Amino acid sequence: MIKVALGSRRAAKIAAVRSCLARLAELDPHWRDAEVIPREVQTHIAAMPLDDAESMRGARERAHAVRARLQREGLTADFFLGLEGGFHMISGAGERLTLLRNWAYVTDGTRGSFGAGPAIPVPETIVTRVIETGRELGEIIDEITGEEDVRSNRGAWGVFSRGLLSRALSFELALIAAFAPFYNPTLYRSNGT
Ligand SMILES: O=P(O)(O)OP(=O)(O)OP(=O)(O)OC[C@H]1O[C@@H](n2cnc3c(O)ncnc32)[C@H](O)[C@@H]1O
Repeated sequence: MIKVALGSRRAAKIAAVRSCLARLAELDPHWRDAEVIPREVQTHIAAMPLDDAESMRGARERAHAVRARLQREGLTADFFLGLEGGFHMISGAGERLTLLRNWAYVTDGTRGSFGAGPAIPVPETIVTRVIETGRELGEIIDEITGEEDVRSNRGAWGVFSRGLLSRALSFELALIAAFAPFYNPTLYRSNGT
């Protein structure tokens, strides 16, 4: 049975891993009964990443941290995953945009691969509140919706898109992208043949 370790215990992230594995099982039934091992891990990046580079570092650090944590527990897994979300500011086509985007990093302990999910524009008022107060997006979304812990469920994604997207779906897409070299190894072999 394939074992997949995740560097988080956040419900939306665990749900994303399970949905991703169900999609990978469409290509190869070996993925169907994969075991997910979620563990909380510490990272050294900002609590609220403000660019893709920081989110990528966070995703990779989480994957390496969960591997180290399992080793301390005398356990191992076939794959180690890190998921991280944050803002990314970009200028293009004469516009300046702040986007929310999620990143995934997958490693088997030897090779590693990044993937990203979709990017959704962040409402200007919310950008200003996060940047000016230095607080996490999750707290601000809870204040705006009057709900608790939105980040564990539909997330800012669900709020911005009126439920058409969810935080879990965005992480699922990032994971499917990150896993590509592992479920399509011939194409991604380093000699490219
Ligand atoms: O328990 P962990 O795995 O740490 O999960 P997290 O929800 O804190 O998630 P991240 O560290 O990956 O995300 C960084 C911050 O970005 C915020 N964030 C990102 N995406 C969000 C979303 O869809 N909804 C609410 N907050 C979000 C939230 O405040 C997070 O603390």
